[in-house]
Amino acid sequence: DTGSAAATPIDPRFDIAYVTPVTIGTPPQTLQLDLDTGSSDLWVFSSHTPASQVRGQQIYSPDKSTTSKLLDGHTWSIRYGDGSGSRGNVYTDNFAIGGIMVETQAVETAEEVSSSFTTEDNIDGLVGLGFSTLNTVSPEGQLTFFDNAKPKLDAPVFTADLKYMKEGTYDFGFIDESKYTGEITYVPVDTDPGYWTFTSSGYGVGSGTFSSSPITGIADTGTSLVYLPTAIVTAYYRQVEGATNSRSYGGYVFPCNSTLPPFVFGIGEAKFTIPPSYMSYAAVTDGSPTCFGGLQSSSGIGINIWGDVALKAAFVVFNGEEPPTIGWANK
Ligand SMILES: Cc1c(C=O)c(-c2nnc3c4c(C[n+]5cc6c(C)n(C)c(C)c6c(Cl)n5)n(C)c(C)c4cnn23)c(C)n1C
Repeated sequence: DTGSAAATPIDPRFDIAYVTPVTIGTPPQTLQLDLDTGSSDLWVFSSHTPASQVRGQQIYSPDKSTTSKLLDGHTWSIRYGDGSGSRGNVYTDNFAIGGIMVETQAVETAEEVSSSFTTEDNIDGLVGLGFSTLNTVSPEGQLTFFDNAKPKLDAPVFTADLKYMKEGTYDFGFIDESKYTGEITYVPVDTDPGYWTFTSSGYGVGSGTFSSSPITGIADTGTSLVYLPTAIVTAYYRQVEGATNSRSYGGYVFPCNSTLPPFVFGIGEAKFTIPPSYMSYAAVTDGSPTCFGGLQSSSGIGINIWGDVALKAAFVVFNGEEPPTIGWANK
């Protein structure tokens, strides 16, 4: 099998996150989920989510599906890097993305979601596409959609073609040569503890010299920005007039009319350029002359994260062969 599905930015003004239509159950219930390579739980707003915590999201009602089965005694609870979280029970049911159907997918129904999920009415849940070792279901961990779908895919891969303020695509089971230029550069993936962890070959700021220093981090479609070591981040914002590391805004900000340099990162011998438009992430509040940077420091996080700001500058292949690798191509 092969399949394709849209990755649509949830906000027309700036790329906070991307959602993809999925179908769950019989008859199929359609929800818009955030495909997240930085986690491995597939959870949804559901008929079990308290009404006070639901604000416009689509919900999955297992009781309306003839193929749903409660996974008795199983629960899940997850906390994300931005402090948001959710928890609940587990069903298995038919689940499809882009026509790729998995009959007994573990679908985690939310009994509780944190406030940032309630306020984000464009996201009905997440599809974790990290490695199944990260799945939080207890007492038995469950497989991700990709792990379940892999045996029926023409090739054990999925690709991300995220775009700047435009609809992109996730493809499953094939590599669409029309979506990239030049060659795909593959690098090894360390699956411990369960992220798509790889090592970039270095970085450059604007037309400055390229620094060939290895940067180990995760490819995370579920994170909006790029989080790198402070030395790299300060080297970047040193080139931005009026940039400061704002305690109140929680990161590097600068006057929205400042000229930003592009940010270059290396994968093997290949170079990828994040254009200035992606690096000026968003006004700190609507209409403010102060903008929040798309590149922030990872010092408080513990890992480096190549989020959407970097991923949308490339065509990315998540290769699930043994051993897994990740491929990057320009587009
Ligand atoms: C260590 C880490 C992260 C690791 O991942 C991270 C982060 N960055 N985007 C997201 C996340 C998103 C994407 N996302 C980002 C958003 C931003 C920046 N804003 C203002 C809104 C309203 C957002 C929404 Cl609804 N959604 N989602 C849906 C989830 C569950 C996330 C969890 N963490 N997260 C941050 C901010 N930090 C510090």
